[in-house]
Amino acid sequence: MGQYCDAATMQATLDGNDYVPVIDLSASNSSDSNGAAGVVAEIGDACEKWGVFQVINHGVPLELHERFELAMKKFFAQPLVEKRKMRKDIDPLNPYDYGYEEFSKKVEDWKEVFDFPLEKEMPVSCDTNNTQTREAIPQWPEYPPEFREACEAYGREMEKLSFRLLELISMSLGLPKQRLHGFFKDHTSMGRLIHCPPCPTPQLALGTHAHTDVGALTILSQDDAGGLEGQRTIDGKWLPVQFVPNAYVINVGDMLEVWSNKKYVSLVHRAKVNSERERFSIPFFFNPAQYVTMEPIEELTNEQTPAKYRAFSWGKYYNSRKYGNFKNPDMQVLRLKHFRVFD
Ligand SMILES: O=C(O)CCC(=O)C(=O)O
Ligand SMILES: [Fe+2]
Repeated sequence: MGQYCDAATMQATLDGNDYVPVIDLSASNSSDSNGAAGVVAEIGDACEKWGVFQVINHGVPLELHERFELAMKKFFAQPLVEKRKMRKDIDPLNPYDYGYEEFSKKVEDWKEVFDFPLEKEMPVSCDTNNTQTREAIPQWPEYPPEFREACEAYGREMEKLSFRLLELISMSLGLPKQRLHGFFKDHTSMGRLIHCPPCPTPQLALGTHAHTDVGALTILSQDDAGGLEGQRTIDGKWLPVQFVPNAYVINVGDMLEVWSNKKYVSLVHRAKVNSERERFSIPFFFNPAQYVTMEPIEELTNEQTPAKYRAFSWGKYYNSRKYGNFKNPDMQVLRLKHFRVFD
């Protein structure tokens, strides 16, 4: 994940209160229950006030991460003609290949992406009302030869870390450790490799336009080119997510907002580009099973705090966000506000 560079040094001039919280996960493993309780409290605080935090000592082996990053860079360094062989729009139902991804924001981002699956099932249709699934048949590039294995190994580490974070987050909401696990039995998670080439007019473009992530949480690895920014929950202030070596950035996603009955709010975030250098970013989206019905967790609602969302289908929500893009302008893109209960 590289060393500090100018972008990070610039970020270091931020007011200390504007640093995205960095949480050391090693204490959550310890037999010392005070250590674990401390981590749970830090995570709860960060989810509530920020919607984003970074984790260090997360248990993902550094060599595995570095091997994966190298394979990604080799893939993106190929001529466009090679990468285009993997294009998404050859098969609109195959969500796991090379393309440029705007993910329902209906604008183009300054980037190229490669999506890789962890999910075993995928939608059978672009029709939002059809939430049936079929077995996912991912496409993998031939070059570099280690690419597939590196992505799969990384995906498995991300899955492990996601479940660990899910437990800590459940506890931070006062729920049993495994209360949210059932929603992820056949989870539809995926990884995304992002490459933003240097941009001649960075003031006119974004690597990723402002959006929230649809799933439960996102684990993102950014490089030292920086550029990632989040809108802090507590005051709506846009802040850079400072680069921390060997850390992962964790975003609260839409589904956590619903389950927590809006105690935690999905993070609005974006990424800037710059004219001097390329940037790489690797989000991993931890998504529930396609058939899950989304609604606030019963134990977190009562007469004083009634449910803030009506029940809806995750599969339908996901399909609309995945396929309601700028090539499908007539397709309705579902947002959380469509399910909000206003009093
Ligand atoms: O470009 C980035 O670093 C942000 C990526 C992102 O937020 C996403 O793909 O959902
Ligand atoms: Fe995102």
